[in-house]
Amino acid sequence: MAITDHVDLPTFMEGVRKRNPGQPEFCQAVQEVSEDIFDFIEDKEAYHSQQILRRIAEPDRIISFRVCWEDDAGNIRVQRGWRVQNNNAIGPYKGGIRFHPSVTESVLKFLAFEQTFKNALTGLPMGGGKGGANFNPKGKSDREVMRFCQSFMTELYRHVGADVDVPAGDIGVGAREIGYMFGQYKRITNQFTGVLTGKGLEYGGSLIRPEATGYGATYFLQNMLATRGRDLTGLNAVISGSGNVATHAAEKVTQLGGKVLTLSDSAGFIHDPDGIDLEKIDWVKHHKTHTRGRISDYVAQYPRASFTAGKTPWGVPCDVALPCATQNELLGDDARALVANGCFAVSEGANMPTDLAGVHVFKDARILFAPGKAANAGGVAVSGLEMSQNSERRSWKEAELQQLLLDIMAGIHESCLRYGRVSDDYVDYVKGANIAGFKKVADAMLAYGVV
Ligand SMILES: NC(=O)C1=CN([C@@H]2O[C@H](COP(=O)(O)OP(=O)(O)OC[C@H]3O[C@@H](n4cnc5c(N)ncnc54)[C@H](O)[C@@H]3O)[C@@H](O)[C@H]2O)C=CC1
Ligand SMILES: O=C(O)CCC(=O)C(=O)O
Repeated sequence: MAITDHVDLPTFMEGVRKRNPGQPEFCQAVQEVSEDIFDFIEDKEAYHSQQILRRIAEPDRIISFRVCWEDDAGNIRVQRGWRVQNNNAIGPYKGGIRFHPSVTESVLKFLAFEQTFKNALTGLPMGGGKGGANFNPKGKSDREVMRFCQSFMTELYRHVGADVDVPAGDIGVGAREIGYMFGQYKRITNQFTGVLTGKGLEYGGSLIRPEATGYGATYFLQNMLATRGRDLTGLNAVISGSGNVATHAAEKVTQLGGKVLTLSDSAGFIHDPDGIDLEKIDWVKHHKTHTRGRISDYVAQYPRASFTAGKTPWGVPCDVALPCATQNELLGDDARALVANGCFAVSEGANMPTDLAGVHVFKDARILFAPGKAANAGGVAVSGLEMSQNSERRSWKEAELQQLLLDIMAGIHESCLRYGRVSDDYVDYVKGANIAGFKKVADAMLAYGVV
C-alpha cells in the first residue's frame, strides 16, 4: 500500500492546509466535501489508489495575470486577474468571472472546486473553473468598466475557448461586462464562438439565463418542501443579497405564493413587513443594475420598510431562508437564530454562504438544507444550454428552456435523495450533492488513468 493510501480525514486536511497556506476559503470548501467523501470511498479501493479526491482538490492549472487600465482621470491602474481551471474530466472548464475587491486566489480556488461538483450534478458535460479580478466596479463609469473588461480579456483570451473554457458572470459581472468581454474576444481572435455565456440575446445569449440561478434555487426549495408535503404558499422568506440571484429568487418565491421580507447588500439589510412584491422587486432590479445604487435607498421609496446597517437578515423570523449574496455570510450563530425562530428550510443561492459551523447546525437540527452546489446549479445549467444553442447556431424557445430548467433542478434533487438519504424522514442534501457530484467526476478520471 502506498503511504498516501487510506489516510484519515484530519491527516488529509492537514496536507491540504500545508499545500495551500493562507487560503482559508479553499480549505473550507475542501473540508466540507471531504467530510462526506471519506465515508463514501471507505470501501472503494480505486478511488484511494488513484488519489482521486486529492487530484480534484489540486486545480489543473491557475493562470494569473496583470490587468492594466486607465481611469477617467488618466491614472494608470493595476489589478490582478486569474482563471482557475480546476478540472475538465467531464467537459470544458465552465464557471463565472467575479469582479470584487475581495477576490483572491483562495476565493477563486474554492469557487472552481465547488463548480466542479455543481456542474457534474447538472448532468451536462461541463468541467469546473472560475475566474475574476480584484477590481471594484462600484463607482466606476461605464467607460472605465469597458476599459477594464477589454484589458482583462486581452490576457484571458489565450486561455479560453468554446471547447476549452467558457466563462460567464458572477458577482460584479453581469450583461454589461459580458458584452465588453465578448466584444474584445471577437475583436482579438476574429472568431464568433460561444466562448462566454450570459451573453445578450442579440449576440447568442439564451433566454432565461439571467433568471436561472434564482429561479433554480427556488425550484430546489420547492422540491425539498414537497418531500414534507409542503409548498411555498403563505411562507415567509428571508433573502440576502440584492443582485442577480437574490432578485430572481425573490421574484420566483413571490410568484409561488411566498412572502419575501428582506434583501441586503454589504452595507446592511432592508426588512419590509408588507412583503417585497413583484413591483418592488422590479424597482430593486432597476436600482441595482441601472442606477447602481444601494439597497438602503429602498426605505425612501417604501417607507414602511426599515434598514439595519452593518447586519445580516438572519435574525428576522421566517419559515425559509435563501442566502444569495456571498460566501460565509451565514455563520454558526446565524444558523442557530434561524432554527430557533422556526426556519425549517434553507436553499443556498450563493456559493458557500453558510460556514462550516452553520452547516453543522442545520444538519444537527435536521432542517431541509440545500448546499449551493445543488441549489444554485440552475444558472450554470442554462449556461450549458446556451453552449448547446451556440453550437447548433439556433435559439431555443422560452417554454422549452423553462421546462429544461425545472427538469434539471428536479434531477439534481433526485441525485441528492439517492446519495443523501440518511433515514426515512431525513435527507442530508449536502452529503447527497457531494457524493453524486464527486462520483461522476471521479469515474471519468478513473477512465483516463493517471493524467
Ligand atoms: N450569477 C449567477 O448566475 C450565479 C451566482 N452564484 C453566486 O450567487 C452569489 C451572488 O451572485 P450574483 O447575484 O450573481 O452577484 P451580483 O453582483 O448580481 O450581486 C451580489 C450581491 O451580493 C451583495 N454582496 C456582495 N458582497 C457582500 C457582502 N460582503 N455582504 C453582503 N452582501 C454582499 C451585493 O451587494 C449584491 O447585492 C455569489 O455567491 C455567486 O457566486 C451562484 C451561481 C450562479
Ligand atoms: O454560468 C456559468 O457558467 C457560471 C455560473 C457560476 O459562476 C456559478 O454557478 O457559480
